[in-house]
Amino acid sequence: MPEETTTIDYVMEAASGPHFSGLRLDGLLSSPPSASSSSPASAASNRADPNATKQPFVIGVSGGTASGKTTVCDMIIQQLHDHRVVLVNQDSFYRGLTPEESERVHEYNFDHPDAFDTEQLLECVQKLKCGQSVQVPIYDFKIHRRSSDTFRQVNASDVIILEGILVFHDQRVRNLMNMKIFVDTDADVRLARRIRRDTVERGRDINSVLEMYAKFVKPAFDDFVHPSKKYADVIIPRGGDNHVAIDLIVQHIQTKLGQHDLCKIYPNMYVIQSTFQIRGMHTLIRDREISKHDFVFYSDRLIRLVVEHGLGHLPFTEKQVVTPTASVYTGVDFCKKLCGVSIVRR
Ligand SMILES: Nc1ncnc2c1ncn2[C@@H]1O[C@H](COP(=O)(O)OP(=O)(O)O)[C@@H](O)[C@H]1O
Ligand SMILES: Nc1ccn([C@@H]2O[C@H](COP(=O)(O)O)[C@@H](O)[C@H]2O)c(=O)n1
Repeated sequence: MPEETTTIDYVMEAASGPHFSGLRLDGLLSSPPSASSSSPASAASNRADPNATKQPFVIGVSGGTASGKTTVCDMIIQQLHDHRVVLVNQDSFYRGLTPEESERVHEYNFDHPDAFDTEQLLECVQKLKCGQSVQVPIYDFKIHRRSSDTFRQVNASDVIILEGILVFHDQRVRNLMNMKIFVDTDADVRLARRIRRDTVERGRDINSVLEMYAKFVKPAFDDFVHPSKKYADVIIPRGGDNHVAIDLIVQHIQTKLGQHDLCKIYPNMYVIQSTFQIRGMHTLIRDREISKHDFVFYSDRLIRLVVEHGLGHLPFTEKQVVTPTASVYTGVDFCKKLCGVSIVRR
């Protein structure tokens, strides 16, 4: 077999093993929705069951307007960079307005549950849960309308985050979630942020923001958003400022994703800490457009990283050396009679 093919096989094998971005979690992500997901029985079912079908972990993130939902989601996504995570915004499913509604847009209540096409949202999350890709509409807050011809393609993932003011309102949507988070930020802080955001990013003037807030946003918060807080598994006070809460949530998600379970099954397994550089190289070698030269180059770099990490786990003995400045340095030396075996699978 030509040497090049051997390298490719080896890299692909390494990439589908425990190395992060190629981590195969088949059978580990089948936890049922949150009503039972924290029970010992479901914890047991999260362990490697070869017959279980892989299902993404669905997280709902709700809270009042400008509470920091998107910010919290971004922080969770950043910390889960070892996994495939997608964010779906409920805002994308705002209904289009009729010509009459458009003419009197200031009288339209965008904070009422009926403002959303919940059937379409439901279908979208159900498909993602089954591992299918979906086309998510793109909503423009400036013109109160979806783009008619462009969509965002959202692919199957390990984690789906569904974010929006009313994602806990409909029971069918709630039932799809494995974990529900409510971002709880004081109303005055939210109003201040909303004024700034809507004037800077959404093309509004202060008067219209305040008018809309008093007429629709606050009443709808009291009638629909706040009552849905009771469905939350976790409430995060102060949103994105609450790093402790976000760390704990990420830890929980990682446990549910089975990373720790893998280490329990193979106690001597060491999982290399992923970085964006490593993830970038994994992306490159998976790209069908990559040149042969680059494939070999980045594969070799990844292999080298594995070998270097492996060397760090070999047995050593203490060794003292004398430096050129005649001081004694106490270091280590690899044990004698070590034998490295490179296993190549065809
Ligand atoms: N902890 C924070 N401190 C300061 N500004 C924040 C904080 N969290 C969010 N913001 C700002 O407030 C606005 C709304 O935040 P965002 O996360 O988009 O809220 P939501 O998704 O709930 O509407 C944004 O302009 C964001 O930059
Ligand atoms: N055309 C629209 C549609 C919705 N809104 C407001 O957006 C808020 C929800 O988005 P957040 O990012 O704040 O969660 C909601 O309170 C609507 O009032 C809008 O201003 N214009």
